[in-house]
Amino acid sequence: MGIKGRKKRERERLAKQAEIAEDRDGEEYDSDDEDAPPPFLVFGNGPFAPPGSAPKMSQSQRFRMMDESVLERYRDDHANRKSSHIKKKRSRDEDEEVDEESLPLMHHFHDAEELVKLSQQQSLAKKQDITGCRFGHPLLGLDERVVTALLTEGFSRMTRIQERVLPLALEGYDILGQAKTGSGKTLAFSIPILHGAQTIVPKSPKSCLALILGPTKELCVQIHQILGNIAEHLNAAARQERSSGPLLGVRLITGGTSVLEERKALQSGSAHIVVGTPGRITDHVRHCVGWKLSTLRYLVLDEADRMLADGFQRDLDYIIGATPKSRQTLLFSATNSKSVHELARLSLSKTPLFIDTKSAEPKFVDEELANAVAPPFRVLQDVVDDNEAAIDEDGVPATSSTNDHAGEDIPSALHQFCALVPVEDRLRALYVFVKRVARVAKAMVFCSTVASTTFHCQMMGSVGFHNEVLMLHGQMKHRQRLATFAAFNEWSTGVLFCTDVAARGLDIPHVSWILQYDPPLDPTEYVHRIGRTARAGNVGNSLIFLTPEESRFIKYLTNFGIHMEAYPVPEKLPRIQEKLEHVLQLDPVVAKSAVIAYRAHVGAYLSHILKETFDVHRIDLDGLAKAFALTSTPNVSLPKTSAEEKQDYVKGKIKSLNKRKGQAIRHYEQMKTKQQWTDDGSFVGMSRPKRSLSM
Ligand SMILES: Nc1ncnc2c1ncn2[C@@H]1O[C@H](COP(=O)(O)OP(=O)(O)OP(=O)(O)O)[C@@H](O)[C@H]1O
Repeated sequence: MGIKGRKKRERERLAKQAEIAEDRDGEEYDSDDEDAPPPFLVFGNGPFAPPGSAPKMSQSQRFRMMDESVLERYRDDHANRKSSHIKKKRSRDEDEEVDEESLPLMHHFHDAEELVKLSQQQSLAKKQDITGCRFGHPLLGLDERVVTALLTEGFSRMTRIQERVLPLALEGYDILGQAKTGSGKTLAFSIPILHGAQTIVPKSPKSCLALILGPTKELCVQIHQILGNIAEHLNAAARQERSSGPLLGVRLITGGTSVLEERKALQSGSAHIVVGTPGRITDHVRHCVGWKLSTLRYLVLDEADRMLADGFQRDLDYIIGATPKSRQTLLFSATNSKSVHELARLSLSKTPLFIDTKSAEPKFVDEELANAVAPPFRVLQDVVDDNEAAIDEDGVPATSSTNDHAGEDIPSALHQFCALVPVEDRLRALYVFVKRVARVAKAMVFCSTVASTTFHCQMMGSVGFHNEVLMLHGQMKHRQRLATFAAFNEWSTGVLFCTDVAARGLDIPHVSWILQYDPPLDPTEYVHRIGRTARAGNVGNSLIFLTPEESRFIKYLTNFGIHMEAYPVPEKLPRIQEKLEHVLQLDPVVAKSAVIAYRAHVGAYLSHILKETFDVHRIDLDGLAKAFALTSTPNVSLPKTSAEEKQDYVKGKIKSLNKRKGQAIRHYEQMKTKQQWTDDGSFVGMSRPKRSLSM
């Protein structure tokens, strides 16, 4: 197909998708939201190039166009099959329908009625959750302009963590804050900064007063957006009050954009609040002449443990070193881990307080540290020591019962399920999930690798969910990542395939399902992944797929207070394996992705920290190949088991002994003196061995 043909097809598809979008608007459970923007288009002209942009095709578009033509070929291919094939297919389709009708999965994937009930529950839960003081409470002493701006943004009352943090943060304490996912931590650290800015900016209009660090671009974009929106109201009010004077500037620094542009903005002094990722900020601290952190008043480290786990320790050390000791530091995370406490010890200076929503009152960080027995998160040395060393009688890695806090960080309106799916059925089970959820709800599917994310998104796109799936991972280009994130935010239904890059802090509206298709690395990551739903008092569901061989991970999570209901796995999944395999035959791009994802899956398994639970030697590799729609099992080199290693050692020893024995015999044969006798039997002497003979 030529480029013109593609463009024509693209235009047709655009029109079709616009129709679908209209239909979908009617189906939304939040249907009274008339202002809701139409769902983004995924492929072709999808989020990577919003509608109306230049027709130039990006690589991803081309790929998706190819997908479209692949689908067409796929359809033609099926249409041209002999009648017997068609009959067979029909009966198979009927089977499929019957199977799916009887799927218990359906019971959990909401239908329209359920969704109405759900939204009622949601508003009730929300009311119960946000019942704190008003932001305008006189005892809080929050700047009135900030209160008004918050009200304009729709925030009138505080959440529990805000109620606890704000009075102390406004007094200038250093704070280590911890609260459930989606409980409003972003405003808890943003409001003190906005309050302080009201007096600091007019006095020092050219200085940077706050630096907020987050682990991912998406999280920084989100924080920047929240602060930016409130700052806009503040600036509008300031313009009305006085005709001149400095306005509050909030600047995003995350890489992927022009360094020079960023430098100019920082040097101009108009960036009073800077939000960024540690890598890029370090770069500017080092090289941006004229931008100094010596005037900094507030330093915020959001999801600090993730920043440490991602290898930003040195950057963080450097940035903290460049800030003045007099700064106020606010450190936040949804999970309470040892690495956060370590960072707290290093970065918090002024009488640091530990504030969470469980304790009766704030504690001093040192006191909290003394009580904290580190859960085995992230710091690999600890993981090995704590997890693998302590195995209970069922062979499940155990934890100290005083430590297992992770479960307490889960919102109560979040329903957690676990499904045991045999390895060879995983892809079909995923298909069922996507089919049931993609057009009625919003879901995120977490995969452990970029390759797995890519393959599963491509595969689901190829089997009919072109308009319902998106992917997000760290190897995408900056622009693509941000566009995808923005698009999924806008969607009312659909599925986002993602890596753990989307696990932290992201506040994507209306996500009602989280599927952990690949297992998380540890309970912390589990909690953060599922925390993308049931936010701010809403209800949500999470589901994790495990194979029966991995089932003791459930018990392991139980040790951390994470309890899941068993998810009824359908006895018969739709018979679509052949259809899935056919996609690979027709589309070399997906076929290549499948092999890469298969190998990456084995690699992820190999590097999983719970080696006993995720034992690479227990994987049924042929079954796993089926889970990637592969008809033959790709080669992978696995490390040897200890038994195999022992066997190899013994074999090697025997081999080398035999070799040496052979050499000795040969040597003896060559060197031995031979007696020589005459025919009549008389001895005539000894022959000497020839020196030239080699041994
Ligand atoms: N006072 C409030 N009133 C109403 N809604 C609020 C309030 N504070 C926060 N929210 C809403 O709650 C949601 C979650 O907030 P936020 O993203 O800050 O949570 P979080 O605790 O940082 O989550 P995570 O741990 O996942 O990063 C957002 O949609 C936000 O708009």
